[in-house]
Amino acid sequence: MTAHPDTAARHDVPQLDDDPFGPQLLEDPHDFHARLRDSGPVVHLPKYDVYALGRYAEVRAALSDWQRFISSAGVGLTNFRTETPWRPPSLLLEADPPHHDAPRAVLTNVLSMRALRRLREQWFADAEVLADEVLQRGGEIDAVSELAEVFPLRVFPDAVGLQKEGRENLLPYGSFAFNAFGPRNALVEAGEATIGAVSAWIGEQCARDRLAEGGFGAQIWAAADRGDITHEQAPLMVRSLLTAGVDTTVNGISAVLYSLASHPEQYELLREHPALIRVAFDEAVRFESPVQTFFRLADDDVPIGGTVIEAGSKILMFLGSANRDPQRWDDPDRFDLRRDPSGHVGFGFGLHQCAGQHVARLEAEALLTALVQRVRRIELTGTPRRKHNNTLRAWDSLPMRFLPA
Ligand code: HEM
Ligand SMILES: CCOc1cccc(C(=O)O)c1
Repeated sequence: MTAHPDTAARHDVPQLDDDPFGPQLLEDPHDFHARLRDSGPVVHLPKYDVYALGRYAEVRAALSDWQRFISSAGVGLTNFRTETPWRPPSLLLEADPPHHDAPRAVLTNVLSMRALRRLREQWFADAEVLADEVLQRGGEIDAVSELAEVFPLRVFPDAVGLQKEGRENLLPYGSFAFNAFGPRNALVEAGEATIGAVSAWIGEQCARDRLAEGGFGAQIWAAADRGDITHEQAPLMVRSLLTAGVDTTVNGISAVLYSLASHPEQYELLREHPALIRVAFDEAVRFESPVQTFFRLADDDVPIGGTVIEAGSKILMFLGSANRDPQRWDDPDRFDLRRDPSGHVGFGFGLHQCAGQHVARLEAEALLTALVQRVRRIELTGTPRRKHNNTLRAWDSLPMRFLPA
Protein backbone atom coordinates (compact mmCIF):
# COMPACT_ATOMS: atom_id res chain seq x y z
CA MET A 1 0.00 0.00 0.00
CA THR A 2 1.55 3.36 -0.97
CA ALA A 3 1.08 6.45 1.16
CA HIS A 4 -1.26 9.24 0.04
CA PRO A 5 0.80 11.70 -2.11
CA ASP A 6 0.59 14.63 0.30
CA THR A 7 1.50 12.35 3.22
CA ALA A 8 4.61 11.29 1.34
CA ALA A 9 5.37 14.96 0.52
CA ARG A 10 4.91 15.96 4.16
CA HIS A 11 7.65 13.65 5.33
CA ASP A 12 11.10 14.23 3.89
CA VAL A 13 12.16 10.94 5.40
CA PRO A 14 12.17 7.38 4.05
CA GLN A 15 8.98 5.42 4.56
CA LEU A 16 8.10 1.77 5.11
CA ASP A 17 4.63 0.42 4.44
CA ASP A 18 4.86 -2.38 7.03
CA ASP A 19 2.35 -2.83 9.83
CA PRO A 20 4.45 -3.29 13.02
CA PHE A 21 1.29 -4.35 14.87
CA GLY A 22 0.24 -6.94 12.27
CA PRO A 23 0.55 -10.70 12.91
CA GLN A 24 3.57 -11.18 10.64
CA LEU A 25 5.74 -8.62 12.41
CA LEU A 26 4.46 -9.52 15.88
CA GLU A 27 5.48 -13.12 15.14
CA ASP A 28 8.96 -12.10 13.99
CA PRO A 29 9.95 -8.40 14.01
CA HIS A 30 13.67 -8.87 13.33
CA ASP A 31 13.69 -8.49 9.55
CA PHE A 32 11.56 -5.35 9.80
CA HIS A 33 13.83 -3.95 12.55
CA ALA A 34 16.87 -4.43 10.27
CA ARG A 35 15.10 -2.69 7.37
CA LEU A 36 14.00 0.07 9.69
CA ARG A 37 17.55 0.70 10.97
CA ASP A 38 18.97 0.51 7.44
CA SER A 39 16.34 2.93 6.03
CA GLY A 40 17.53 5.85 8.17
CA PRO A 41 17.50 7.39 11.65
CA VAL A 42 13.86 8.48 11.27
CA VAL A 43 11.36 6.58 9.09
CA HIS A 44 7.71 7.42 8.38
CA LEU A 45 5.14 4.62 8.70
CA PRO A 46 2.16 5.75 6.61
CA LYS A 47 0.08 2.85 7.92
CA TYR A 48 -0.37 4.84 11.14
CA ASP A 49 1.13 8.20 10.07
CA VAL A 50 3.79 7.99 12.78
CA TYR A 51 7.56 8.43 12.78
CA ALA A 52 9.56 5.31 13.70
CA LEU A 53 12.94 5.23 15.45
CA GLY A 54 14.78 1.92 15.09
CA ARG A 55 18.39 2.81 15.84
CA TYR A 56 19.85 2.81 19.37
CA ALA A 57 21.18 6.39 19.11
CA GLU A 58 17.83 7.96 18.22
CA VAL A 59 15.81 5.79 20.65
CA ARG A 60 18.18 6.80 23.49
CA ALA A 61 17.96 10.44 22.39
CA ALA A 62 14.15 10.40 22.37
CA LEU A 63 13.93 8.60 25.74
CA SER A 64 16.34 11.14 27.23
CA ASP A 65 14.60 14.21 25.84
CA TRP A 66 11.35 14.06 27.88
CA GLN A 67 10.76 17.81 27.37
CA ARG A 68 10.28 17.51 23.61
CA PHE A 69 9.29 13.83 23.33
CA ILE A 70 6.43 13.92 25.83
CA SER A 71 4.41 11.16 27.54
CA SER A 72 1.36 13.12 28.75
CA ALA A 73 -0.35 12.79 25.35
CA GLY A 74 -0.10 9.01 25.86
CA VAL A 75 2.66 6.51 25.19
CA GLY A 76 0.49 4.51 22.80
CA LEU A 77 -0.90 5.37 19.36
CA THR A 78 -3.87 7.22 20.92
CA ASN A 79 -3.22 10.97 21.17
CA PHE A 80 -4.78 12.10 24.45
CA ARG A 81 -4.89 15.66 23.09
CA THR A 82 -7.51 14.68 20.52
CA GLU A 83 -8.80 11.25 21.61
CA THR A 84 -10.18 9.81 24.86
CA PRO A 85 -7.94 7.24 26.56
CA TRP A 86 -9.56 3.90 27.43
CA ARG A 87 -8.90 4.57 31.11
CA PRO A 88 -7.75 7.56 33.22
CA PRO A 89 -4.07 8.16 32.32
CA SER A 90 -1.27 6.76 34.44
CA LEU A 91 0.21 9.29 36.86
CA LEU A 92 3.68 8.03 35.94
CA LEU A 93 3.82 6.47 32.49
CA GLU A 94 1.44 9.01 30.90
CA ALA A 95 2.58 12.10 32.81
CA ASP A 96 5.32 14.68 32.36
CA PRO A 97 7.10 16.80 34.95
CA PRO A 98 6.03 18.50 37.16
CA HIS A 99 2.96 16.26 37.60
CA HIS A 100 5.14 13.14 37.18
CA ASP A 101 7.60 14.16 39.91
CA ALA A 102 5.85 13.30 43.19
CA PRO A 103 4.29 9.98 42.06
CA ARG A 104 7.67 8.92 40.66
CA ALA A 105 9.55 9.85 43.84
CA VAL A 106 7.10 7.82 45.92
CA LEU A 107 7.21 4.75 43.67
CA THR A 108 11.00 4.92 43.37
CA ASN A 109 11.16 4.77 47.17
CA VAL A 110 8.58 1.96 47.56
CA LEU A 111 10.26 -0.20 44.86
CA SER A 112 13.91 0.61 45.62
CA MET A 113 16.57 -2.11 45.94
CA ARG A 114 16.85 -1.26 49.65
CA ALA A 115 13.08 -1.59 50.13
CA LEU A 116 13.11 -4.96 48.32
CA ARG A 117 15.81 -6.43 50.62
CA ARG A 118 13.05 -7.42 53.08
CA LEU A 119 11.47 -9.61 50.38
CA ARG A 120 14.64 -11.32 49.19
CA GLU A 121 14.68 -14.25 51.60
CA GLN A 122 10.99 -15.07 51.07
CA TRP A 123 11.20 -14.81 47.26
CA PHE A 124 14.30 -17.04 47.17
CA ALA A 125 12.52 -19.61 49.35
CA ASP A 126 9.39 -19.47 47.16
CA ALA A 127 11.55 -19.99 44.06
CA GLU A 128 13.16 -23.07 45.63
CA VAL A 129 9.74 -24.56 46.39
CA LEU A 130 8.62 -23.99 42.79
CA ALA A 131 11.84 -25.41 41.32
CA ASP A 132 11.46 -28.51 43.53
CA GLU A 133 7.83 -28.89 42.41
CA VAL A 134 8.92 -28.80 38.74
CA LEU A 135 11.55 -31.50 39.29
CA GLN A 136 9.20 -33.64 41.40
CA ARG A 137 6.80 -33.63 38.42
CA GLY A 138 9.58 -35.11 36.30
CA GLY A 139 10.88 -31.88 34.86
CA GLU A 140 8.85 -31.97 31.63
CA ILE A 141 6.70 -28.82 31.71
CA ASP A 142 5.39 -25.88 29.77
CA ALA A 143 7.74 -23.25 31.15
CA VAL A 144 5.20 -20.46 30.49
CA SER A 145 2.13 -21.79 32.30
CA GLU A 146 4.04 -23.82 34.94
CA LEU A 147 6.95 -21.52 35.72
CA ALA A 148 7.04 -18.03 34.15
CA GLU A 149 3.38 -17.31 34.97
CA VAL A 150 3.43 -19.09 38.32
CA PHE A 151 6.34 -17.44 40.10
CA PRO A 152 5.40 -13.74 39.58
CA LEU A 153 1.81 -14.54 40.59
CA ARG A 154 3.08 -16.33 43.72
CA VAL A 155 5.23 -13.44 44.96
CA PHE A 156 4.10 -10.10 43.49
CA PRO A 157 0.40 -9.86 44.45
CA ASP A 158 1.33 -10.69 48.07
CA ALA A 159 4.09 -8.05 47.96
CA VAL A 160 1.51 -5.50 46.77
CA GLY A 161 -0.89 -6.62 49.52
CA LEU A 162 -3.69 -7.90 47.28
CA GLN A 163 -6.47 -10.12 48.53
CA LYS A 164 -6.32 -13.76 47.37
CA GLU A 165 -9.62 -13.77 45.43
CA GLY A 166 -9.68 -12.57 41.85
CA ARG A 167 -5.95 -12.58 41.08
CA GLU A 168 -6.77 -14.35 37.80
CA ASN A 169 -7.70 -10.86 36.54
CA LEU A 170 -4.13 -9.60 36.69
CA LEU A 171 -2.70 -11.17 33.52
CA PRO A 172 -5.73 -10.36 31.31
CA TYR A 173 -5.69 -6.77 32.58
CA GLY A 174 -2.00 -6.30 31.82
CA SER A 175 -2.35 -7.97 28.41
CA PHE A 176 -5.19 -5.63 27.50
CA ALA A 177 -3.31 -2.55 28.77
CA PHE A 178 -0.28 -3.42 26.68
CA ASN A 179 -2.43 -4.21 23.62
CA ALA A 180 -4.19 -0.86 24.09
CA PHE A 181 -0.93 1.03 23.44
CA GLY A 182 -1.23 -0.18 19.84
CA PRO A 183 -3.96 0.38 17.25
CA ARG A 184 -7.48 -0.90 17.88
CA ASN A 185 -6.82 -4.15 16.01
CA ALA A 186 -8.07 -7.71 16.55
CA LEU A 187 -5.88 -8.09 19.64
CA VAL A 188 -7.58 -5.12 21.34
CA GLU A 189 -11.06 -6.12 20.14
CA ALA A 190 -10.59 -9.62 21.57
CA GLY A 191 -10.23 -8.13 25.06
CA GLU A 192 -13.00 -5.54 24.87
CA ALA A 193 -15.85 -7.86 25.89
CA THR A 194 -14.32 -8.65 29.30
CA ILE A 195 -12.12 -5.65 30.13
CA GLY A 196 -14.98 -3.79 31.84
CA ALA A 197 -15.37 -6.36 34.61
CA VAL A 198 -11.62 -6.94 34.85
CA SER A 199 -10.96 -3.21 35.05
CA ALA A 200 -13.60 -2.85 37.77
CA TRP A 201 -11.91 -5.55 39.85
CA ILE A 202 -8.51 -3.86 39.39
CA GLY A 203 -9.96 -0.52 40.49
CA GLU A 204 -11.52 -2.05 43.61
CA GLN A 205 -8.18 -3.54 44.70
CA CYS A 206 -6.56 -0.10 44.73
CA ALA A 207 -8.76 1.07 47.61
CA ARG A 208 -6.97 1.50 50.93
CA ASP A 209 -9.16 -0.97 52.82
CA ARG A 210 -8.38 -3.76 50.31
CA LEU A 211 -4.62 -3.58 50.74
CA ALA A 212 -2.73 -5.59 53.38
CA GLU A 213 -0.54 -3.85 55.91
CA GLY A 214 3.10 -3.45 54.89
CA GLY A 215 2.57 -4.14 51.17
CA PHE A 216 3.57 -1.83 48.32
CA GLY A 217 -0.06 -0.66 48.11
CA ALA A 218 -0.29 0.27 51.79
CA GLN A 219 3.08 2.05 51.49
CA ILE A 220 1.68 4.21 48.67
CA TRP A 221 -1.33 5.14 50.85
CA ALA A 222 1.06 5.91 53.74
CA ALA A 223 2.92 8.29 51.42
CA ALA A 224 -0.39 10.10 50.90
CA ASP A 225 -0.84 10.34 54.69
CA ARG A 226 2.60 11.99 54.81
CA GLY A 227 1.57 14.44 52.10
CA ASP A 228 4.13 13.13 49.58
CA ILE A 229 1.21 12.56 47.16
CA THR A 230 -2.53 13.21 47.48
CA HIS A 231 -5.09 10.62 48.60
CA GLU A 232 -6.70 10.98 45.16
CA GLN A 233 -3.43 9.91 43.50
CA ALA A 234 -2.82 6.87 45.72
CA PRO A 235 -5.28 4.40 44.07
CA LEU A 236 -4.06 5.28 40.56
CA MET A 237 -0.49 4.61 41.66
CA VAL A 238 -1.49 1.20 43.01
CA ARG A 239 -3.13 0.64 39.61
CA SER A 240 0.25 1.28 37.98
CA LEU A 241 1.74 -1.63 39.91
CA LEU A 242 -1.12 -3.94 38.92
CA THR A 243 -0.90 -2.87 35.25
CA ALA A 244 2.84 -3.06 34.75
CA GLY A 245 3.91 -5.49 37.43
CA VAL A 246 2.86 -8.91 36.18
CA ASP A 247 2.76 -9.46 32.41
CA THR A 248 6.14 -7.79 32.12
CA THR A 249 7.92 -10.08 34.58
CA VAL A 250 6.11 -13.14 33.22
CA ASN A 251 7.52 -12.35 29.80
CA GLY A 252 10.90 -11.34 31.17
CA ILE A 253 11.19 -14.73 32.87
CA SER A 254 9.90 -16.50 29.73
CA ALA A 255 12.56 -14.61 27.76
CA VAL A 256 15.45 -15.71 29.98
CA LEU A 257 14.23 -19.33 30.12
CA TYR A 258 13.84 -19.43 26.33
CA SER A 259 17.25 -17.80 25.82
CA LEU A 260 18.99 -20.28 28.14
CA ALA A 261 17.21 -23.32 26.70
CA SER A 262 18.07 -22.32 23.15
CA HIS A 263 21.72 -21.62 24.08
CA PRO A 264 22.76 -24.66 26.21
CA GLU A 265 26.39 -23.51 26.33
CA GLN A 266 25.22 -20.31 28.00
CA TYR A 267 23.30 -22.25 30.63
CA GLU A 268 26.41 -24.33 31.33
CA LEU A 269 28.38 -21.10 31.74
CA LEU A 270 25.73 -19.85 34.17
CA ARG A 271 25.98 -23.03 36.23
CA GLU A 272 29.76 -22.61 36.41
CA HIS A 273 29.45 -18.90 37.23
CA PRO A 274 26.22 -18.19 39.17
CA ALA A 275 27.52 -14.64 39.69
CA LEU A 276 26.36 -14.09 36.09
CA ILE A 277 22.71 -14.63 37.06
CA ARG A 278 21.77 -10.95 37.11
CA VAL A 279 23.68 -10.38 33.86
CA ALA A 280 21.71 -13.27 32.31
CA PHE A 281 18.40 -11.57 33.02
CA ASP A 282 19.43 -8.20 31.64
CA GLU A 283 20.99 -9.87 28.59
CA ALA A 284 17.67 -11.68 28.02
CA VAL A 285 15.78 -8.39 28.38
CA ARG A 286 18.12 -6.90 25.76
CA PHE A 287 17.93 -9.97 23.50
CA GLU A 288 14.15 -10.48 23.61
CA SER A 289 12.94 -7.04 24.75
CA PRO A 290 9.71 -8.16 26.47
CA VAL A 291 8.47 -4.58 26.08
CA GLN A 292 9.04 -3.90 22.38
CA THR A 293 7.77 -0.40 21.76
CA PHE A 294 6.48 2.80 23.27
CA PHE A 295 5.29 6.05 21.68
CA ARG A 296 5.98 9.69 22.43
CA LEU A 297 4.43 12.91 21.08
CA ALA A 298 6.59 15.69 19.58
CA ASP A 299 5.74 18.68 21.74
CA ASP A 300 7.46 21.03 19.33
CA ASP A 301 9.15 20.77 15.93
CA VAL A 302 11.90 18.42 17.10
CA PRO A 303 15.25 17.95 15.34
CA ILE A 304 16.38 14.32 15.42
CA GLY A 305 18.52 12.16 13.16
CA GLY A 306 19.17 15.02 10.77
CA THR A 307 15.49 15.76 10.18
CA VAL A 308 12.75 17.72 11.95
CA ILE A 309 9.66 15.93 13.23
CA GLU A 310 6.77 18.38 13.20
CA ALA A 311 5.01 19.27 16.44
CA GLY A 312 2.03 17.06 17.23
CA SER A 313 3.48 13.95 15.54
CA LYS A 314 3.49 10.58 17.27
CA ILE A 315 6.88 8.89 17.42
CA LEU A 316 7.19 5.10 17.80
CA MET A 317 10.36 3.96 19.56
CA PHE A 318 11.36 0.38 18.75
CA LEU A 319 13.18 -0.65 21.93
CA GLY A 320 13.62 -4.20 20.60
CA SER A 321 15.32 -2.88 17.47
CA ALA A 322 17.59 -0.52 19.44
CA ASN A 323 18.60 -3.47 21.64
CA ARG A 324 19.89 -5.30 18.55
CA ASP A 325 21.46 -2.36 16.71
CA PRO A 326 24.89 -3.46 15.37
CA GLN A 327 26.04 0.15 15.71
CA ARG A 328 25.74 -0.31 19.50
CA TRP A 329 26.16 -4.04 20.16
CA ASP A 330 28.82 -6.50 18.95
CA ASP A 331 27.09 -9.49 17.36
CA PRO A 332 23.71 -8.22 18.64
CA ASP A 333 21.72 -11.30 17.61
CA ARG A 334 23.82 -13.48 19.90
CA PHE A 335 22.65 -14.22 23.44
CA ASP A 336 25.98 -13.87 25.24
CA LEU A 337 26.49 -13.86 29.01
CA ARG A 338 30.05 -12.66 28.49
CA ARG A 339 28.83 -9.30 27.23
CA ASP A 340 27.97 -6.32 29.42
CA PRO A 341 24.29 -5.66 28.61
CA SER A 342 24.10 -2.43 30.62
CA GLY A 343 22.85 0.47 28.56
CA HIS A 344 20.12 -1.63 26.93
CA VAL A 345 16.77 0.15 26.62
CA GLY A 346 14.61 -2.85 27.55
CA PHE A 347 13.59 -1.01 30.72
CA GLY A 348 13.48 2.32 28.90
CA PHE A 349 15.92 5.08 29.77
CA GLY A 350 15.94 8.41 31.52
CA LEU A 351 13.05 10.01 33.36
CA HIS A 352 10.51 7.24 32.75
CA GLN A 353 12.94 4.33 33.08
CA CYS A 354 11.16 1.37 34.58
CA ALA A 355 10.14 2.05 38.18
CA GLY A 356 9.82 -1.67 38.81
CA GLN A 357 13.09 -2.89 37.28
CA HIS A 358 14.47 -3.95 40.66
CA VAL A 359 11.33 -5.98 41.34
CA ALA A 360 11.75 -7.69 37.96
CA ARG A 361 15.46 -8.35 38.54
CA LEU A 362 14.83 -9.77 42.04
CA GLU A 363 12.12 -12.12 40.77
CA ALA A 364 14.39 -13.37 38.00
CA GLU A 365 17.42 -13.67 40.30
CA ALA A 366 15.43 -15.72 42.81
CA LEU A 367 14.10 -18.13 40.17
CA LEU A 368 17.39 -18.51 38.27
CA THR A 369 19.31 -19.08 41.51
CA ALA A 370 16.96 -21.91 42.47
CA LEU A 371 17.17 -23.45 38.99
CA VAL A 372 20.95 -23.36 38.50
CA GLN A 373 21.37 -25.11 41.88
CA ARG A 374 18.97 -27.94 40.94
CA VAL A 375 18.92 -28.24 37.15
CA ARG A 376 21.84 -29.57 35.12
CA ARG A 377 20.37 -28.72 31.71
CA ILE A 378 17.33 -27.00 30.24
CA GLU A 379 16.11 -28.23 26.84
CA LEU A 380 13.30 -27.29 24.49
CA THR A 381 11.19 -30.42 23.91
CA GLY A 382 8.81 -29.00 21.30
CA THR A 383 8.09 -25.94 19.17
CA PRO A 384 7.68 -22.79 21.25
CA ARG A 385 4.56 -20.75 20.44
CA ARG A 386 4.39 -16.96 20.52
CA LYS A 387 1.55 -15.02 22.15
CA HIS A 388 0.91 -11.88 20.07
CA ASN A 389 0.51 -8.56 21.85
CA ASN A 390 0.77 -5.03 20.42
CA THR A 391 3.54 -4.12 22.88
CA LEU A 392 4.77 -7.24 24.68
CA ARG A 393 7.06 -9.84 23.12
CA ALA A 394 5.54 -12.90 24.77
CA TRP A 395 5.54 -16.67 24.65
CA ASP A 396 2.29 -18.61 24.82
CA SER A 397 4.00 -21.96 25.27
CA LEU A 398 7.58 -23.13 25.95
CA PRO A 399 7.69 -26.95 26.12
CA MET A 400 10.83 -27.73 28.13
CA ARG A 401 12.70 -30.42 30.02
CA PHE A 402 14.58 -29.55 33.23
CA LEU A 403 17.18 -32.25 33.94
CA PRO A 404 18.11 -32.59 37.63
CA ALA A 405 21.70 -31.85 38.66
C1 HEM B 1 10.89 -7.50 32.67
C2 HEM B 1 10.03 -6.68 33.31
C3 HEM B 1 9.76 -5.26 32.88
C4 HEM B 1 10.05 -4.60 31.72
C5 HEM B 1 10.77 -5.15 30.47
C6 HEM B 1 9.57 -3.23 31.88
C7 HEM B 1 9.72 -2.23 30.91
C8 HEM B 1 9.42 -0.90 31.13
C9 HEM B 1 9.68 0.16 30.18
C10 HEM B 1 10.32 -0.03 28.80
C11 HEM B 1 9.27 1.32 30.75
C12 HEM B 1 9.43 2.73 30.15
C13 HEM B 1 8.14 3.26 29.63
C14 HEM B 1 8.36 4.60 28.89
O1 HEM B 1 9.53 5.04 28.74
O2 HEM B 1 7.35 5.18 28.46
C15 HEM B 1 8.73 1.00 32.05
C16 HEM B 1 8.16 1.91 32.89
C17 HEM B 1 7.46 1.55 34.04
N1 HEM B 1 7.46 0.31 34.63
FE1 HEM B 1 8.39 -1.34 33.96
N2 HEM B 1 9.00 -3.08 33.11
C18 HEM B 1 9.09 -4.28 33.75
C19 HEM B 1 8.63 -4.57 35.01
C20 HEM B 1 7.92 -3.70 35.81
C21 HEM B 1 7.41 -4.03 37.14
C22 HEM B 1 7.60 -5.38 37.83
C23 HEM B 1 6.76 -2.91 37.59
C24 HEM B 1 6.05 -2.65 38.90
C25 HEM B 1 6.34 -3.31 40.02
C26 HEM B 1 6.88 -1.89 36.54
C27 HEM B 1 6.38 -0.62 36.63
C28 HEM B 1 6.65 0.40 35.74
C29 HEM B 1 6.12 1.75 35.87
C30 HEM B 1 5.21 2.25 37.00
C31 HEM B 1 6.63 2.46 34.80
C32 HEM B 1 6.40 3.94 34.48
C33 HEM B 1 7.61 4.72 35.05
C34 HEM B 1 7.53 6.22 34.75
O3 HEM B 1 6.86 6.58 33.77
O4 HEM B 1 8.16 7.00 35.51
N3 HEM B 1 7.59 -2.40 35.48
N4 HEM B 1 8.86 -0.34 32.26
C1 LIG C 1 5.98 -1.52 31.50
C2 LIG C 1 5.52 -0.17 31.29
O1 LIG C 1 4.97 0.40 32.48
C3 LIG C 1 3.64 0.56 32.52
C4 LIG C 1 2.85 -0.09 31.62
C5 LIG C 1 1.48 0.10 31.73
C6 LIG C 1 0.94 0.97 32.69
C7 LIG C 1 1.77 1.59 33.57
C8 LIG C 1 1.15 2.49 34.57
O2 LIG C 1 1.86 3.33 35.16
O3 LIG C 1 -0.07 2.36 34.77
C9 LIG C 1 3.13 1.42 33.49
